[in-house]
Amino acid sequence: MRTPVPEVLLRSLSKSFTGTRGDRHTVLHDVGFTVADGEFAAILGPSGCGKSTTLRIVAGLDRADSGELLIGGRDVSNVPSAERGLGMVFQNYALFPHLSVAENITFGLKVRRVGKAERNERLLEAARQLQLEPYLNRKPGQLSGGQRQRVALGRALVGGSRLILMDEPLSNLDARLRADMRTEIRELQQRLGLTVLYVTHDQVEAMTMADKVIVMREGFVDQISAPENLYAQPANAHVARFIGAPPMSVIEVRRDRDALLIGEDVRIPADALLSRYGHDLPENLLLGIRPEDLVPGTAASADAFTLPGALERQELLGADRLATYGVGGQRLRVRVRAAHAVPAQSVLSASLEHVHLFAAEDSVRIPEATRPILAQAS
Ligand SMILES: Nc1ncnc2c1ncn2[C@@H]1O[C@H](COP(=O)(O)OP(=O)(O)OP(=O)(O)O)[C@@H](O)[C@H]1O
Repeated sequence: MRTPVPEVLLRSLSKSFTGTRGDRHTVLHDVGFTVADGEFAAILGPSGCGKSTTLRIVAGLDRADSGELLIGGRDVSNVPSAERGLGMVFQNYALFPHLSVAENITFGLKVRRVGKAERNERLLEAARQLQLEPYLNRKPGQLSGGQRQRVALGRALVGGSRLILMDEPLSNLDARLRADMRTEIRELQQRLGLTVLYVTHDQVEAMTMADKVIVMREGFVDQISAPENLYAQPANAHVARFIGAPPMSVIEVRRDRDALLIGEDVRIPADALLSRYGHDLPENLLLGIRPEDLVPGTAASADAFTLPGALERQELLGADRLATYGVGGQRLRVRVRAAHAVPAQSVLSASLEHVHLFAAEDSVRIPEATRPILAQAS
């Protein structure tokens, strides 16, 4: 069977800008990923990591210094933006305030000299899909933020493109509306079979909407993965510290034979944990546990990793309580139900499968051996 051609393919894209003092700084290093036909892919990362630059290159608003960019299997590096067959939605909507909703939606069609009858037909189709029919004669200033957002989407859809690029489209909306629009955009994407490349710094948006998340940091791609896997198996400690609310606690530990040392004084027997890995574990490690995977008290199961903690503070997050415990001068967070009291001094336990190890040197995740070493020996 032939593998389908990805709708969007980026390979080894690099980009640098010249600074005010004439110095070059590289903002994209070897960026590569694909977006399949009908897939919702989110580029996620902190401010300045290169998300918008990547999107602008795909859109044709900017050019990469090197690398390949294919849309629908065709090299589009030299194809102008308007001929790339894509629609765009930006944070500030870029609506014309003096034009009506209908005129805003059909503006691009008019520029492209699409006839009036066809313009109307496409307008009504987009308005129906986005439930904008009652507002077609209003001006953008007479609409709510969510409605304006839908007009911007309508303008992207009306051109007939099935590939839509979105750059932080929800960041101007309040929290409640943002949550509604997340669902709305995802439903629309699925209903119309759109291919979406979506830029956001908000992990909740990426995790709830996307089929695939591309995590970026300082111009590099850290991980490309389905949301569940990003959460369960972060590729490095940076992703681990970025994903989750609150994110994974990551502490520095040193391996000493069958034990782990935390700070100067804390020595934790860890043979059960370490036996899950090969014998060539580095000495300096980062150990990560998600707050929701760590509980105060000794776990009922023998299959657990335990360490002593001293309560430093706690906060109530509505349904849950978030406690910070100190161990060997570092901090681990514990998330329990609000009704749960957290003791001042406690053993903290996590099941072994929820303990993540990364190499301290490069932060990269250390994979577990396929089976525990002890089991392999038998
Ligand atoms: N035209 C430009 N000239 C010089 N530097 C630029 C230009 N455009 C972007 N940069 C720099 O490139 C880096 C990446 O910017 P980019 O806008 O892609 O980041 P981002 O991840 O989208 O951030 P944000 O979420 O804040 O929009 C930043 O350091 C930015 O200052």
